[in-house]
Amino acid sequence: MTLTVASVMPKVFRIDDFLSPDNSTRSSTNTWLSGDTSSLTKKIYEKAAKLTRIDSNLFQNFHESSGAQHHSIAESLQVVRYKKGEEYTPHHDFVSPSINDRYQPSRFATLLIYLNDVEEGGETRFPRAVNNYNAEGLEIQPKAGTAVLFYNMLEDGNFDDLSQHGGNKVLKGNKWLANLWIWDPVIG
Ligand SMILES: O=C(O)CCC(=O)C(=O)O
Ligand SMILES: [Fe+2]
Repeated sequence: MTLTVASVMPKVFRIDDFLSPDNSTRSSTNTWLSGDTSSLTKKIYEKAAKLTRIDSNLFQNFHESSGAQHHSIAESLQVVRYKKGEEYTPHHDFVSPSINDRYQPSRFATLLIYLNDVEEGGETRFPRAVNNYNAEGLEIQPKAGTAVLFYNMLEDGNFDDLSQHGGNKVLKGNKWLANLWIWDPVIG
């Protein structure tokens, strides 16, 4: 796996070869959805642990049911499909923890895995990303097998406002992706 820095503020990385071509063709996506869930998801969780250098034991004990359940530091994979004309307006992935929980756990990082090539549109956009050259934000083109890793929290434990992102409107074709949300490896 090769990690490319896409942005420093917020911290966004692109991994072009996250899934091998075999797993990232459209027919494999269909296979996955029709029930081959456990072997592929297992592999994705293992790769996520390797990529983030977080102990893979912390990713275990996930169960198969869908929905955003917090059962280890990793949530269940959320598979998303956008049809032509659909989008996800800019938002943050972190969730505000209960004020009564002194550990204030939240979504620490997001691993987003593109499952197909989008014919037109559907870029993942970070409108607040800044760099030396412009203030136009960052856009990442969806490509089958490519993953994007970004951090919703800063090193000091505060939320990173610059991690705001969204999915541009799909102009042609469909867009499939999987979200893997990773919680703080220390406090959960
Ligand atoms: O569609 C995208 O590229 C981003 C998806 C996203 O941000 C989310 O599902 O939370
Ligand atoms: Fe998001």
